[in-house]
Amino acid sequence: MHAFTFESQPQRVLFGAGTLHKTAAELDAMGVRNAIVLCTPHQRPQAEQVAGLLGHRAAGIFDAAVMHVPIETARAARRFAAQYGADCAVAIGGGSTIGLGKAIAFDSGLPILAIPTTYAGSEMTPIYGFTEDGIKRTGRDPRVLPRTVVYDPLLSLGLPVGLSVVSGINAIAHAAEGLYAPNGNPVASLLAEEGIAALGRALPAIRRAPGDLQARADALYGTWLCGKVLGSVGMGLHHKLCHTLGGSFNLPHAETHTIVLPHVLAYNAAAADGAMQRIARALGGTDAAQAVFALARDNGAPLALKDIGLRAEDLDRACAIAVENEYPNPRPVEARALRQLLQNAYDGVAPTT
Ligand SMILES: NC(=O)c1ccc[n+]([C@@H]2O[C@H](COP(=O)([O-])OP(=O)(O)OC[C@H]3O[C@@H](n4cnc5c(N)ncnc54)[C@H](O)[C@@H]3O)[C@@H](O)[C@H]2O)c1
Ligand SMILES: O=C(O)CCC(=O)CC(=O)O
Repeated sequence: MHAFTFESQPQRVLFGAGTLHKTAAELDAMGVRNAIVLCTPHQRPQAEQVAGLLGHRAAGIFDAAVMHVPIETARAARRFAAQYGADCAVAIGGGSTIGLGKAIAFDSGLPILAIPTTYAGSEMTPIYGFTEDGIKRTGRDPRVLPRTVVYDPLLSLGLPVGLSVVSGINAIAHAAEGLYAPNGNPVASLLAEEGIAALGRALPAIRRAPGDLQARADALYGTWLCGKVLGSVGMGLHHKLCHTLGGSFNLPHAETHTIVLPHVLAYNAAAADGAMQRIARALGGTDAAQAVFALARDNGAPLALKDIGLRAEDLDRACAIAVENEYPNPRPVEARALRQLLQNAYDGVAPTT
């Protein structure tokens, strides 16, 4: 075993059906008196339910979270928090809402209590992202790591099947890249393999029966583990490519991850054999890229970037933006090969090495 560093990140996690009802007690334990509740416009009813449970601890609801955290939305949320004298941000929703909480915390150090309702995994990471002037920038800061996370599978029962599948594959991407990250370690790899396996079981079960509470719990458990991997080790070509496609072309986040991941795994296959074997094993397959592609295809996910809003004329610019900055990846990022990868993802063909 090679030498490695493992850093524990302080978080309190409540897991299980009905744990939402413990949120007020959690805020009391944190000494919070004046929390704002964050959500998307679509999830306003869930935010109102949370505010009701918080009673006098809830100062107001900010319901304008959107994907990729545009800097203007981040500024509006920061003003809202200051105006209400908030001492905590309670984020109920997916990565967009938790990302908005992070935008406030990054600026003010406000603690976050996250109540995830998708499988994006942002609640487990000290990673933030903002989009400004068409470019998405990400970074790490311990201040944005949610202090407490409430995983209540009852809240994801209403997550549509299509979104559940792509969101779960977004989580799998975190673990997959963690398995070949240069700062990876045996502990993160254990979490990654277990997380991928849990999601690999849960997503087909959710597709068969969206109201299957056990499958929803499995998916959240997998999300937790995969998110933890992203939060503790690095990311590579796959995440950077998805940030380019999301931030500069406004493609939907989880769908983009789902389409791109098999192609990046094929690109990296020869340079990260051990990681590929673990991904394939977790999904019960023999080839990592094909197993992820099959998970998406067999569960009705989109397979082609052209079907989620990318235009053929965007491919060259996407490739140019993605090669602009250097980032760790097991196989060097080379423009011509990357352009072919993007073409394959655009067309929706099966991944090729
Ligand atoms: N910083 C990180 O570590 C990290 C990790 C993963 C994703 N992200 C970010 O998160 C964002 C994407 O998050 P996402 O994929 O979770 O999507 P999202 O948060 O945008 O949610 C997608 C849609 O689903 C709705 N929704 C969420 N939960 C629901 C539920 N249970 N029932 C019904 N509708 C529900 C939302 O209101 C929204 O309209 C991106 O901006 C991405 O960059 C960040
Ligand atoms: O937008 C962010 O907050 C960063 C997103 C991230 O690193 C994980 C992902 O792309 O799913």
